[in-house]
Amino acid sequence: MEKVVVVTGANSGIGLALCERLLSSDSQVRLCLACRNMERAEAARAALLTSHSSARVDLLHLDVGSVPSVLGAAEEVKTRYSRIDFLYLNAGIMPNPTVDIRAFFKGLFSRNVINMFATAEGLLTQQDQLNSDGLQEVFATNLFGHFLLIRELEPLLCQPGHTSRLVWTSSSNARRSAFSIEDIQHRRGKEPYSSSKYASDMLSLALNTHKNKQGLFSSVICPGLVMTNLTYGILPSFFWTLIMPIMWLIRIFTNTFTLTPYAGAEALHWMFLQKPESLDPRAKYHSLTSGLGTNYTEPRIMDLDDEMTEVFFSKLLELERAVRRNLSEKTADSEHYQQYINRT
Ligand SMILES: NC(=O)C1=CN([C@@H]2O[C@H](COP(=O)(O)OP(=O)(O)OC[C@H]3O[C@@H](n4cnc5c(N)ncnc54)[C@H](OP(=O)(O)O)[C@@H]3O)[C@@H](O)[C@H]2O)C=CC1
Ligand SMILES: CC(C)CCC[C@@H](C)[C@H]1CC[C@H]2C3=CC[C@H]4[C@H](C)C(=O)CC[C@]4(C)[C@H]3CC[C@]12C
Repeated sequence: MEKVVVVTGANSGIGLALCERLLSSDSQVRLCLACRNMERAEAARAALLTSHSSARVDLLHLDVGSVPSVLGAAEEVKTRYSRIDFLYLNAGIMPNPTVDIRAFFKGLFSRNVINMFATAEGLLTQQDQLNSDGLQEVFATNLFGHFLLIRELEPLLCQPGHTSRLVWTSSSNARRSAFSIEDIQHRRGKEPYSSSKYASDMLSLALNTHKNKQGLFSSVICPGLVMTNLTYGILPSFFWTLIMPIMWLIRIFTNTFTLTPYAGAEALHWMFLQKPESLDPRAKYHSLTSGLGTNYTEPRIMDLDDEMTEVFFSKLLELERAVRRNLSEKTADSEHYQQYINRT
């Protein structure tokens, strides 16, 4: 039977590598590439069809960082498909990153060096901004847009007698100390990326608590450190060229340096092959690469607090109501405006 797989942020990096791997391993897959830039989406589709000429690859316009776009895309999905088997919540951004060079060199000569390379703890900050919906951009893109998409697609995701799966591309950079339940959008801090990824870990757990009975299962993965547009954006390109041999050397000593999008997509692809009942809702599944270059997936228990997770879930539902109210007021305003224009 055909398996409908929707992937957000599918036009490059880990998302595109996942699509390639899914098509190579299962001829029943019907892919839907959900992307904000249709030119790049077309290019990704063309690349996939070059190696899999008979594959079914659909495109969907989705800017996950914009509420109206998410609502429009969800409507489109509901007209196209009767159910969704897998929804990969993969699109993500890390805008205006800064590396703390002093902390890097300090960490380099400390016992924490492996952990520093694996998680970038204490190394990275970002500058966030408000988007057109009045939300913090990183929170809106990495988390809230995906949450709204899930909420909108519940009729396709929660069907009697059928199991649907959500897979979040989280990160080992997700840290509880970067997240504040009083400031879920991370308006005041300097680590919006880490905060948004920790938020996705909590949301996945909450979705399992609330939706497993309806046949919806959620998992989180970390792709490891992968060289993609996101990572290339962190340092000037000449710098990456300089340190690239060192990165490949480090790969021998730490299994979290997956480096290629193919290897980074390991856990995402592995998820596709697992029965949901066999997965631990409190674990993050890591793509890892051994010194000899073998890719594998390993679970690690996440640092989650049940009470905070539930409060966070309620806050998201509250924010969803506020955002919808705001949107309908805006629509009503523009209707009044249109009526006024028509009268004059
Ligand atoms: N690379 C790494 O080392 C790691 C990456 N990750 C996560 O992996 C995921 C994929 O990133 P990666 O492949 O590395 O980087 P890429 O930048 O290659 O991929 C990110 C994808 O997300 C898309 N995207 C960004 N913003 C939006 C938006 N508003 N609406 C729709 N799509 C959007 C991008 O589209 P466009 O081309 O239009 O920008 C792109 O297709 C992210 O969630 C990232 O946080 C996690 C841990 C490590
Ligand atoms: C100052 C230079 C000499 C060297 C700087 C190296 C850093 C730019 C990188 C070292 C560790 C890297 C990262 C680790 C974890 C990744 C995480 C899992 C993720 O989600 C996104 C990318 C990472 C934060 C990544 C980014 C580059 C490093 C900080």
